[in-house]
Amino acid sequence: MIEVTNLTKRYGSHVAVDDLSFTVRPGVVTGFLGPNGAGKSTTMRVILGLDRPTVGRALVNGRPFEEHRAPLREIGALLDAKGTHPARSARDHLLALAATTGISKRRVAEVLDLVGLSEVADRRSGGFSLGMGQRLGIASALLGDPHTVMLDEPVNGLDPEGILWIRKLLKSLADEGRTVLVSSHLMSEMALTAEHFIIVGRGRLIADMSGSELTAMTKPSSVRVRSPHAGRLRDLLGRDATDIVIRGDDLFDVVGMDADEIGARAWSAQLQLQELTPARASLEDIFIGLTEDAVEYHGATDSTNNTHELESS
Ligand SMILES: Nc1ncnc2c1ncn2[C@@H]1O[C@H](COP(=O)(O)OP(=O)(O)OP(=O)(O)O)[C@@H](O)[C@H]1O
Repeated sequence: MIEVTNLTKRYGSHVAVDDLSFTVRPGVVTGFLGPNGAGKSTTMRVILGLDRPTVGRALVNGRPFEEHRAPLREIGALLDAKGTHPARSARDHLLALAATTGISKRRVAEVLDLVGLSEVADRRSGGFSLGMGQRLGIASALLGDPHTVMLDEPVNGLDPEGILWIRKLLKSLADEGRTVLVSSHLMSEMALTAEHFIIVGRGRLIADMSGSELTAMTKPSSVRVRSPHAGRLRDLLGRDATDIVIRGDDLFDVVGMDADEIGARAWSAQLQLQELTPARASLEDIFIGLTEDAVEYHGATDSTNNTHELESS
């Protein structure tokens, strides 16, 4: 379990984390979400005792990180995948880490196997691809068989196979009853990976809820209608629908009437339909809506295209 209470972190006059409180519970993958610069890494560094809070505190399994006698057995973390010595092999890197914390050589072989690096374990890690580096970072995090696992942007730069692998690994760790906190600014990826979400923007808490609670927050869904008789259909439906939004000559969205009802009315009026599609806000749309005002730097893309990433500068 991770408990963050009234955490504030200032760098000079800049407030990176602003009175943030949340609890990460075992058994589910918790996504830590927010645009670039929202304060996720800073919060994670405080949790790991790498940064001191200005105000507030962070506890790992009931205690500050530095008060644990064997911290690697409490929490395993991946903050910077490039944190290994490039001349060292993956195996030597893990053996050195294991030696300083009383972890067996057998466990090193186990985690190499778990992350799929056994075959390249004796190569210099400096020659590793980004994905292999991420796997090694995750192996280091899991070395102490910790009850709590915290990964900062683990899917950054990974190919689809690597992303799928991390997604499955996180789910299996949570299914074993571990506490799993994973940060990302890739909203679409988190929607697929996590069940619970802590969303931050400009250092502040925006939401702390499950995926279903987030979905329940959405506005009434609309139904997209395409018809060669769009004008007549709009007149017909407009009397009872909450709203009708024209999208094109033959295309419009209906709010406040479900697809069955629209279909039935079009049928009785003998008006042909070419499309009838209920639209529901995706988790990704909800994330983007919630964090819109907290994005420090907007890129040239907008949230209506398929760029599933909040842009920074
Ligand atoms: N050591 C530091 N000194 C000064 N400012 C910092 C420092 N570390 C972080 N910041 C600032 O604090 C804010 C939060 O940064 P942080 O890296 O925690 O955000 P993040 O949510 O992890 O972003 P990203 O997704 O880009 O990693 C940013 O505005 C950042 O510029």
